[in-house]
Amino acid sequence: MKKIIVAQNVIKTFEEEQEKNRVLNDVSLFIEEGEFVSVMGPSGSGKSTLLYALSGMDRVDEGQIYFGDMELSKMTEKELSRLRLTKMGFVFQQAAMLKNLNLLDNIILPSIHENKKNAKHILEKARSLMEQLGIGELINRDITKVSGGQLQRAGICRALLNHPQIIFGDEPTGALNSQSAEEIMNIFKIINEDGTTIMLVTHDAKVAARTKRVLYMQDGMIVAEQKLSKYNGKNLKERVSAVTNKLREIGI
Ligand SMILES: Nc1ncnc2c1ncn2[C@@H]1O[C@H](COP(=O)(O)OP(=O)(O)OP(=O)(O)O)[C@@H](O)[C@H]1O
Repeated sequence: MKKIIVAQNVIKTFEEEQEKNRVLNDVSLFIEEGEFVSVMGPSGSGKSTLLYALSGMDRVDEGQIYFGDMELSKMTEKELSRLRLTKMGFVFQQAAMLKNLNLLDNIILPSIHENKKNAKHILEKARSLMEQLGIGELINRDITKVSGGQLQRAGICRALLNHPQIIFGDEPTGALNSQSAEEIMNIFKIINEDGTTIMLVTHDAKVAARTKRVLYMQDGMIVAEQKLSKYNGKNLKERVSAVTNKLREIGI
């Protein structure tokens, strides 16, 4: 399988009050096209920093990160921003939305801003995605009048609008109740089965257990990885146990 992301010996240090904090400490990894990967680890282990580095949202101090054959450190901010908009989708814990726009306008805004000529096509695609994700009836809804789960579905529609090659999710279910979280994970499963690569950052074993490969992070390092058996809708408990056992085994 072709690799979509390769990171080699990545180091990232933050400096605060003259103290150096090495948050990514020689991280090497790859993600293959079509994979569904999660990164698990305790708070502060560097998961979000890794996601920002791999997606070119933040620069690293040492090492190389490739998206396909492009090395991120050789790209300008403008090129990186275009790469993110055209090839990547992002889902965060809480979808950042503008309160004075309805749900549909919030979904299409970034894409229309970038590609005004294609407004009609973008609008049609957004409506169809909203239907598929079960929020078709909320097109004109004020964003203050939807649930957390519905807002997150809208965030996923926005992330999917440009048909990205990869979706990055940073605790995408972190603000949801367990039923909405499960529904969102079901949506990610379908998106992945449609061919989109997904990388999620989480500290929730239940979320990691829905992915196919888990990378475990501790103190800025990938300390273990685990491939999970095929998810068949019934073996979640078994997979959660596999993840929690692994956490115990590596002592995090
Ligand atoms: N912009 C920044 N400036 C200074 N320090 C930072 C910055 N971003 C992150 N850090 C530090 O880097 C470390 C790792 O943070 P990061 O957010 O990557 O961890 P995490 O594993 O995602 O944690 P959580 O699960 O709590 O979100 C923490 O010690 C954090 O304080």
